[in-house]
Amino acid sequence: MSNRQSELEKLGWNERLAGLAALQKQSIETVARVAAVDRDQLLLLDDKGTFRAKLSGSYLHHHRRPEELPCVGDWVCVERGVNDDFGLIHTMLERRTSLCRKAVGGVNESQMIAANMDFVIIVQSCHFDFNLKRLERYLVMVMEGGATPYVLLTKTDLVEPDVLTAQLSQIRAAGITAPVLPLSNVSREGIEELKRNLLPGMTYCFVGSSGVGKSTIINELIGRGRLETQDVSATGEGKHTTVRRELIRLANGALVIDNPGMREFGIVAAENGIGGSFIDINALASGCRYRDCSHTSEPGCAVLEALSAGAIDQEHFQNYAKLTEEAKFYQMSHAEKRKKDRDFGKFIKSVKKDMKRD
Ligand SMILES: Nc1nc2c(ncn2[C@@H]2O[C@H](COP(=O)(O)OP(=O)(O)OP(=O)(O)O)[C@@H](O)[C@H]2O)c(=O)[nH]1
Ligand SMILES: [Zn+2]
Repeated sequence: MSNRQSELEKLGWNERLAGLAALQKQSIETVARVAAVDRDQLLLLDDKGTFRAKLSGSYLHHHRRPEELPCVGDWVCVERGVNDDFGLIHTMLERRTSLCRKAVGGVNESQMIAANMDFVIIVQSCHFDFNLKRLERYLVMVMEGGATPYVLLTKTDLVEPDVLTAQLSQIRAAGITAPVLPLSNVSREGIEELKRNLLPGMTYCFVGSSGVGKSTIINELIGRGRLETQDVSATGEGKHTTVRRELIRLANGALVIDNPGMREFGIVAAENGIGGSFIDINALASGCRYRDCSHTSEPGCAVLEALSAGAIDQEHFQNYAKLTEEAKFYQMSHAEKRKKDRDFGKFIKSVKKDMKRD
């Protein structure tokens, strides 16, 4: 095994990616992982460290949808000039997993947040922030993107033990089977267990509301004072802007994606992801008379029967119904969404005309 290969494996490189690169006729010499993105500038990471790159004109020409652009965690094939400071990205290797959100301000477009993570660590504080519905939404989003969810309930030092116990039983009662770890940065409950659970070569992405303690946890994992989060600063006459690295390798070899832009995190749900956190409802659904039962009014619907018998929780079911609706919307093609917008535009125009006539 070449030295470069073993070094890349420490960044998450594997046989699947090697196969994809080979299919594109790209040598291992060209591959690198995206450590951060800052507008049109990408910070890449390979066995020799970080370097800057841009997308080639041809790549931009052929990939116009936002989700086709590389994000932190992606693997790309890049051409590096001899003394040229920017690498040129020609190819992005297909993602195994991803995490996306609604674009800020955009209605239909989704935006990639991170790619190729093995686990997404959903962080909620058990003090004020705890919200079962939001947790379910995060779980749906994570599973839709193909990664494995892991839940942290932080700030356990601020609540009485019975509050935490009640939250944990609410989580289980909702059919959520993901691991849940109570943690406190103050009492240090759960910190060592979290560290033990982070495996070398695996990529972890942290998500959660602002203020729940993500940065504190990540700083703890990095170990304060280490240089790993150091910015790659400007060189020469300030030709480059500073790009803060978001993909960090911990001392134990685990890779962590720390996302600064999580504040406007929207939830993009899709049907595939629903299975995981609504196992109970899905299991019942297999007993419905019709295979495509929508569990709204059909005869022989096992889900509605369970609901009226009180075997499933009303609120849990409503959550399921809402997410299924959202999933349908996000699965509509772009054209369908455009048509919907156009029809709405026409409708507005006709209403205006009618108003003038009166
Ligand atoms: N009591 C208590 N406070 C905590 C704990 N963890 C973090 N905090 C405090 O909560 C505040 C927010 O913590 P951060 O780590 O900045 O939270 P964050 O999730 O990174 O927030 P953003 O950076 O805004 O996304 C800080 O004042 C921390 O000191 C904890 O376990 N217990
Ligand atoms: Zn049904």
